[in-house]
Amino acid sequence: MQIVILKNAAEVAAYGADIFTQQLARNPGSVLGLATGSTPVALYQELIRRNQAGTVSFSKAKTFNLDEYLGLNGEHPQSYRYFMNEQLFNHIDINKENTHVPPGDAKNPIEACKEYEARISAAGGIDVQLLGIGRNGHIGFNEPSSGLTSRTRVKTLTKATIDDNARFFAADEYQPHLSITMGIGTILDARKVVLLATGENKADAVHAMIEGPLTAACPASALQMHRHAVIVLDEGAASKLKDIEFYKHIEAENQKLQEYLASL
Ligand SMILES: N[C@@H]1[C@@H](O)[C@H](O)[C@@H](COP(=O)(O)O)O[C@@H]1O
Repeated sequence: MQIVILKNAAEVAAYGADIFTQQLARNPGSVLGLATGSTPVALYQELIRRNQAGTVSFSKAKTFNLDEYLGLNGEHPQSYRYFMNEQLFNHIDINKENTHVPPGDAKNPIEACKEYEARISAAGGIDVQLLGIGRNGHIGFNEPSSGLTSRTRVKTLTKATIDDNARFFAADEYQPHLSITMGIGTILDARKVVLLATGENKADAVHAMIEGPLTAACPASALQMHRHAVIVLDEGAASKLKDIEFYKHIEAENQKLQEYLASL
């Protein structure tokens, strides 16, 4: 795992935006894995700004989102399809037909999960997958106890996740308890994974993900098995890491190595 510790959420967003900008510069037809939640919003705003300034283009890109609430269609304001349109797709030069979010209104959700996997494969797999982390260590909607090699499937949400996400729903509004989510195995298949976490309320989950054992009790710990996982944290999210000075030292050495390689 590459662990990058930055001062604040704005720096985390800019760092994440740089990764996507560089990926699209290298390959304009990249397949991007995207995420919802409040954490990636600042990154999306930065990508919109860069797209409108002409420094990055999504015109040939394809996207696959991690997850969706089961029971909400894309017009529902709390659906993740709606979120992605509002927060990113409506403001950039992407062809909406190239954007994919699991269908929350699928008649047969089990078949829809298989189709989603098939679409990812047909696109050639995901080049860069963006992730947030839940306070209980979930990635996508892979809640604790999720199989570490799981594929896209229907998952039941924990009470903790339902409570955490209740802030997005009105008091009398129906809040789904089920989701369709890429599996942990699906996520691990991405060629690169970038997880962003900001704020002290993520510090326990971040500690478990990086310094705890590989365990289904903390689904994000599966990233310990990934060949190219970049964990981008602000000081708050990093505050419970035991070896924080070592991680900062490694990153400084890594920077020097990159500068040397660029000078060759
Ligand atoms: N399914 C999403 C996750 O993909 C996201 O990482 C998590 C954290 O969200 P936030 O960034 O708002 O803390 O929330 C939801 O449960």
